[in-house]
Amino acid sequence: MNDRRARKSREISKQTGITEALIERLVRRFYDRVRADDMLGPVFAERITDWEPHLQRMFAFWSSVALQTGRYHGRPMQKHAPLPVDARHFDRWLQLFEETARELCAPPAADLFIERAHNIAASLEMGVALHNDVLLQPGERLRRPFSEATETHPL
Ligand code: HEM
Repeated sequence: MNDRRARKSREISKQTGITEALIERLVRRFYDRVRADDMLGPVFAERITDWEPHLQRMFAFWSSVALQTGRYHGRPMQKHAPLPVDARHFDRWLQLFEETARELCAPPAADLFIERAHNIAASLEMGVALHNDVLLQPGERLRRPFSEATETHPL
């Protein structure tokens, strides 16, 4: 990490209490819940058998998003666009994430994680919609089955 980036990360960490160790605790606890969840568990189980590499990627992702460390290099949109999910899955994901963040983090840290998660979830939901030829209007949510698009792109 260059000096400027490292200074910025330290500053955010000082302001919010977010550390790499906190990110690791949050991510591990969150995915324990995701895996046990009736709606989300099966979507992940279909695609992830070896969880440790996924968790390591998620530590790097949240380190980049929350601490601006630049540790994550990936393309989340490509991974999410083809998933068989809609607004209900994103809402459930956010609900579990929010519960976990509130439980483990002080308010400045929880607020930052939750705000970022909402923004990224909205953009991923837009990506899933576009992948299915559905163009969401601002504030509109993705509901399956789609009206016309569903005829040509069944789940
Ligand atoms: C409907 C809700 C979601 C579901 C069902 C879901 C599911 C998944 C699955 C199955 C993978 C593994 C993909 C693969 O390796 O083939 C994955 C990866 C990932 N997810 Fe999600 N996800 C959801 C929402 C989110 C949100 C809201 C975020 C960010 C705030 C996120 C961030 C990521 C990241 C960073 C990866 C790693 C991508 C990579 O670099 O390989 N996901 N997700």
